[in-house]
Amino acid sequence: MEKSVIVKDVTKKYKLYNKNSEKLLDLLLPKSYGEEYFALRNVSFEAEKGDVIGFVGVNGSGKSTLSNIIAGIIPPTDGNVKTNGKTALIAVASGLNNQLTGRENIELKMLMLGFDKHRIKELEPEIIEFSELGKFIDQPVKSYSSGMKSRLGFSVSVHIDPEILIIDEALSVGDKNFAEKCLEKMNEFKEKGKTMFFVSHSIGQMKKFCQKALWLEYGELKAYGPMDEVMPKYEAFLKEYNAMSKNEQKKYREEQMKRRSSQLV
Ligand SMILES: Nc1ncnc2c1ncn2[C@@H]1O[C@H](COP(=O)(O)OP(=O)(O)OP(=O)(O)O)[C@@H](O)[C@H]1O
Repeated sequence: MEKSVIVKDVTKKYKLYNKNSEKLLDLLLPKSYGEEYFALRNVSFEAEKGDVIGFVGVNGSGKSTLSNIIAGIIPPTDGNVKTNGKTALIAVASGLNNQLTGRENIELKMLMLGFDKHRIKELEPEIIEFSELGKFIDQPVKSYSSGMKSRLGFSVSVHIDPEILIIDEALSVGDKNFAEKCLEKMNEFKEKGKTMFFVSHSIGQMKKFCQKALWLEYGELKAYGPMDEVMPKYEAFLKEYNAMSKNEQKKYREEQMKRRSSQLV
């Protein structure tokens, strides 16, 4: 099988500071201030062409960080990612420029992806129609609701026809009709054999749409494989987690936080 994405030993570290002044001091005296925090630690997996993979995990487990790294939006601290083809990420905070209008955002994004002006003018009407933004397309994006931003982001991303599409929670902010239209488009992509990553808290949607699942727990890869093998384990974990008292959940989270941090000072 042809490999589409290879993620090798990917780690993403952030620094947490107690005060703003610590951040400044850390710039002047690197490695002296702040606490290192692992958003992802040593994550490795491979996706084959045509795989549709759901990322699961509780809040803060690293799903968006991994999505952004695969899309090339943020670099890993260690490790590397190889992608075979054009990659697009659809996310709620989808990299739109708030000062520009919807139309200008379409043009900018496509120019950055190497489309020529002629092709942009050709695709623009289709993108605008799919987004259903009407005359808002010539208003600055800062005046859009999160659903409207998501419509624009989704429409641009599917029309640039990427080989690898990453959808991070983007369906949860739109209304039902638009979400259905998006799912239809995603099914078209699936039929064309594109590789897709899907982040959603809806287990039902995940099971319906994806054939593989990747479970992240506090930045570490807990399980990766066919949906019907990984999902029952994740659901059993969720059941146990949800049955814990508030205090037990707090203790559990603190324990996990300890595993992700390493004190530098
Ligand atoms: N820019 C940043 N600076 C510092 N910490 C960050 C940054 N971005 C993410 N993190 C931290 O990394 C961890 C993973 O975050 P991420 O957004 O990837 O999780 P997630 O699984 O997508 O969560 P959710 O389900 O809530 O969307 C979180 O603890 C988060 O606070």
